[in-house]
Amino acid sequence: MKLNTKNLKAIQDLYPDELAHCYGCGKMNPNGFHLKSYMVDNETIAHFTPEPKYTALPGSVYGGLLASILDCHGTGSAAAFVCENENIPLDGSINIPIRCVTASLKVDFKAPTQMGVALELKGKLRSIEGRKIWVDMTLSANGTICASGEILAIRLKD
Ligand SMILES: CCCCC/C=C\C/C=C\C/C=C\C/C=C\CCCC(=O)SCCNC(=O)CCNC(=O)[C@H](O)C(C)(C)COP(=O)(O)OP(=O)(O)OC[C@H]1O[C@@H](n2cnc3c(N)ncnc32)[C@H](O)[C@@H]1OP(=O)(O)O
Repeated sequence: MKLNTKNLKAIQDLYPDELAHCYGCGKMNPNGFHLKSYMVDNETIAHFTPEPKYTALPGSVYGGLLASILDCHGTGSAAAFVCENENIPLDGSINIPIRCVTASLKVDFKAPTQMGVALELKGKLRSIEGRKIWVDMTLSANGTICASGEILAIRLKD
């Protein structure tokens, strides 16, 4: 599915500059992946097309790269779900005051991930308990779920 992002703001672009140097998703990191996740109808979605240098076996994507983008999609999703929970706008009118880091990340690799296509990552909120946010994720290529992930993200103190 092609996501029309014209009227949407990427969650990671709403982080304040001083918290936006992450290699996976920080807008302030010139060398990073710049993963961008969006909130659409109570789930988060991101697309990312790996460069061929991130090859595992010829034609398939290296699992460490997949874990990296799930990591950033997970922390971004966690921040966005907290914002929704607390009525903090995600429309770009403010930088969001919520930042989360990964305490735990589990990835199950279910099928080889085809190189050369846009991967689709989705995130759904499982629960929020105090500063702990659990998010369930999938990563698909051409409609096939190649990996699933679950993250425990911790909301940083102010
Ligand atoms: C990356 C820097 C991390 C340092 C954070 C400090 C400042 C950072 C400022 C800005 C960060 C900006 C950007 C981050 C960049 C990229 C994000 C992308 C994702 C990543 O690439 S990010 C890198 C990998 N990530 C880490 O580098 C984290 C290392 N770690 C820690 O910095 C601490 O460990 C922390 C902050 C996680 C918690 O520390 P804390 O002192 O704030 O809170 P505390 O320990 O009380 O945990 C609170 C509740 O979470 C439970 N809990 C904790 N860990 C658990 C686990 N593993 N399993 C099950 N439960 C767990 C406790 O049991 C408690 O539960 P309860 O409240 O029920 O008792």
